[in-house]
Amino acid sequence: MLRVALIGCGAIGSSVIELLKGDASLAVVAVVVPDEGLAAAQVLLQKLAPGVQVASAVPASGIDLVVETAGHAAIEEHVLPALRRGTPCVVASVGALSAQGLAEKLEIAAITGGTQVQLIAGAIGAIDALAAARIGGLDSVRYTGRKPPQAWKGTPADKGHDLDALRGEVVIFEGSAREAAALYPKNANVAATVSLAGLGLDRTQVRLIADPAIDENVHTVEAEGAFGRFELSMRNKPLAANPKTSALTVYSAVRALRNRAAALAI
Ligand SMILES: NC(=O)C1=CN([C@@H]2O[C@H](COP(=O)(O)OP(=O)(O)OC[C@H]3O[C@@H](n4cnc5c(N)ncnc54)[C@H](O)[C@@H]3O)[C@@H](O)[C@H]2O)C=CC1
Ligand SMILES: O=C([O-])CC(=O)C(=O)O
Repeated sequence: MLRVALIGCGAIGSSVIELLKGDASLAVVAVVVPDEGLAAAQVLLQKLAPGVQVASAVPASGIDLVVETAGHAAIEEHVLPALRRGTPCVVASVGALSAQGLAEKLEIAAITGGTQVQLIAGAIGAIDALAAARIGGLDSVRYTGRKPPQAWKGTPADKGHDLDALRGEVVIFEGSAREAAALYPKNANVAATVSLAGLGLDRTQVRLIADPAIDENVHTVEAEGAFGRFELSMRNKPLAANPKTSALTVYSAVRALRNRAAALAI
């Protein structure tokens, strides 16, 4: 039985706990939230998973696997120390790697601890195909993220647009994956994931769109290279608890955790 520490207990984290209930090979034994969130997390977990330890840091012992579902800041704060101690980590906030030097820090921490950090595909598919295609050489990779206006609330898109009054689609960002992930840390993790699997953070072209005509999070990837070309379009259902986040991200995290425990992984 793998003992899991979950960082973050919001829309993704609480759904992960629900899905892992009763799992014979994995158990969430600790949940890590910021100091100011401890009381609320304790109340939530009393209902959701009584007996789970709530803490403001990953326990230094008794943890076999860490999964981050918290946000960019949690990588420096919790993932790096866990890796240095030798605990393998699964990361959802892939956009954090848009910060200069953070990918290298993660690698060094994992090497120091003799372990591995896994970046999950999250809300996007075909990361396997893209990462394989990169080996033959990629010419261009374009990612478009299209979400309903409410998903862009609390982001820089608020400044230039009245999101409640949009009548048609608006391109709120066009640029590199690195800029997208830094400017939209809760909405452009997929942009970072696509770029890290493909052409890199600076050469991957990204467009982010607020579209009042949709109620799904629509992700499109167009890639071309020596392998040929593909176009992927995903229409993801958002989580009720957070319209920015697709439900698939939860399933992707659970898949990654189950694969860690499974004798046959897919
Ligand atoms: N790879 C992907 O496809 C996707 C990745 N994400 C990432 O997952 C993150 C979480 O998403 P949701 O659960 O929807 O957000 P949420 O806002 O519902 O929950 C975040 C949780 O993390 C906790 N938290 C925040 N900062 C923390 C820190 N420094 N240390 C420990 N806990 C912390 C909060 O208290 C809260 O419990 C997003 O911020 C985003 O970075 C989200 C969607 C897709
Ligand atoms: O969940 C999604 O649809 C994608 C998302 O928020 C992100 O890329 O950060």
